[in-house]
Amino acid sequence: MKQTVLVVGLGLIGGSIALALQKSPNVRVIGFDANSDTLQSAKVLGVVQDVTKNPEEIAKKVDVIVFATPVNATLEWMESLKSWGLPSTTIVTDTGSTKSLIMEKAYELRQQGITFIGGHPMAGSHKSGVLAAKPYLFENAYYMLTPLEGENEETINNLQDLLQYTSAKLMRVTATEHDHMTSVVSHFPHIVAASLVHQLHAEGTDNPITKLLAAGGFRDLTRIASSNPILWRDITMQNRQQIAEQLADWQAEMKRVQDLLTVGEAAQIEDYFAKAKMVRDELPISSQGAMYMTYDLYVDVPDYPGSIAEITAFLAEERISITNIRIVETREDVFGILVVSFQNADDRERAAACIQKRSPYEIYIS
Ligand SMILES: NC(=O)C1=CN([C@@H]2O[C@H](COP(=O)(O)OP(=O)(O)OC[C@H]3O[C@@H](n4cnc5c(N)ncnc54)[C@H](O)[C@@H]3O)[C@@H](O)[C@H]2O)C=CC1
Ligand SMILES: O=C(O)C(=O)Cc1ccc(O)cc1
Repeated sequence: MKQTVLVVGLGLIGGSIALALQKSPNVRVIGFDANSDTLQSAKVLGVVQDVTKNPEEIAKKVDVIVFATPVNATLEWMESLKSWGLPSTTIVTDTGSTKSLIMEKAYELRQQGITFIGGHPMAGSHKSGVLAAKPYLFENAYYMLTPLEGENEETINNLQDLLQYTSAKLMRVTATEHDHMTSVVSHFPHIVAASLVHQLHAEGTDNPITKLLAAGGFRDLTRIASSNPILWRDITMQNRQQIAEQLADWQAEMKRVQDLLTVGEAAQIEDYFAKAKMVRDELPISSQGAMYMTYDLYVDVPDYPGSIAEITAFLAEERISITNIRIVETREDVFGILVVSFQNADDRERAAACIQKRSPYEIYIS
C-alpha cells in the first residue's frame, strides 16, 4: 500500500528520516521547513520527493506526519494540529530528544481524536542541517517509541513497519523512562562537555597556550559541545528536572574525587580509574547507542608505509569512501595495525570483501 509521509523540519534528523523512508518503493515523502533555503536544498538534493509551503493544507492528505523540529517548536506544532481537522487515521510522530512534555501534549491531542506516537532515534551527531543528513544515520541505533497507554496496537505496528526503513532497533518505553535514561547518557553529558569548554575558555589571556594543547582526549570528550545551541536549549529546558538530578549526583561524585585527591592515596586513585575503565570497556559496542559511531575495519598488514597506499588504492578502485585511516602503534594485539573507518556498515562490508579478494591480509571487525 502506498503511503505519503510529511516531514516537518528537514535538518540532520528530519532529512535523514526522509532519506531512509525513501528506500521504500511505497513511500512518498513531502517536506516542510521554516527555512526556505533548507526547503529548497532538500528538494534539489532529493532528500524529499516534494516540498510544501503549507503543511496544514497538505496534512489532511498524508498518512503519517513526522515532526523533526527542535522540541519547543514541536510542542507549538502539536498545539496547532488541534485545529487542522486531521482524519482519525493519520499517525503523527516526532523525533525529539525529550518525551514527557511532548507526550503530555499528545494526551491533549488524543482528546481531539488525533493519534500521536512519540519517537526518538538515538543516533545523530553534533552536526546540524539538511546537508548533514544521511539515509543510514540510524542503522543499528536504538529508536525509542513512547506510545500513550492504551494506544491501538495496529497503529503502533503500522508506524513500526514504516520506521523499519531506518534500519534502527525499535524499542518501546514510557516517556518518564525515556527522559530519565536520556538525561544520563545524552543530556547531562552535553552539559559536562560544554562546561569543560567553558573551563578551557576561562584560561583566557592568562594562559593563551593552553588551548593550543587541547588535542586528542579533550577534543574527543567535548565534540558534542559543537552541537546546535537552540536544540540543546530546548532539550535542557524540557528535561531540566531530570538533568538537575544528574547534576546533583555529579557534584557528589566530584566531592568524592576531591576527597581522593586531598587524601592522596595512590591505590585509591588507581582504583577510581580502573573501575571506570572496566565499566567503559564493557559497554556494548554492537549498537550505536546515543553516540556518533565509526565503522572500523582492522587490516593486519605488514608494518610498512606502502601497505596503506595499497589498501586505499583497492578501495578507491571500487569507489568505497573512507572517513579515516590510522596506524595502531602496537602489534601485540590480535588485531592488525591499520584501522580504516567507514561511514556505515554497508561500506565496511564492501571494503572487507574488496580487501579479502585483492590481498592476502587478514581483516577483523571489532
Ligand atoms: N542532532 C541530533 O543528533 C539528534 C536530534 N534529535 C532531535 O531531532 C529534532 C531535530 O534535530 P536536528 O535535525 O538535529 O536539528 P537541525 O538543527 O539539524 O534541524 C532542525 C530543522 O528544523 C527547522 N525548524 C526549526 N524550527 C522550525 C519550525 N518551527 N517549523 C519548521 N521547521 C523548523 C530548521 O530550519 C532546521 O532545518 C530535535 O527535536 C532534536 O532534539 C534526535 C536525535 C538526534
Ligand atoms: O553527537 C552525538 O554523539 C550525540 O549525542 C547525538 C545525539 C544528539 C541528540 C540525541 O537526542 C541523540 C543523539
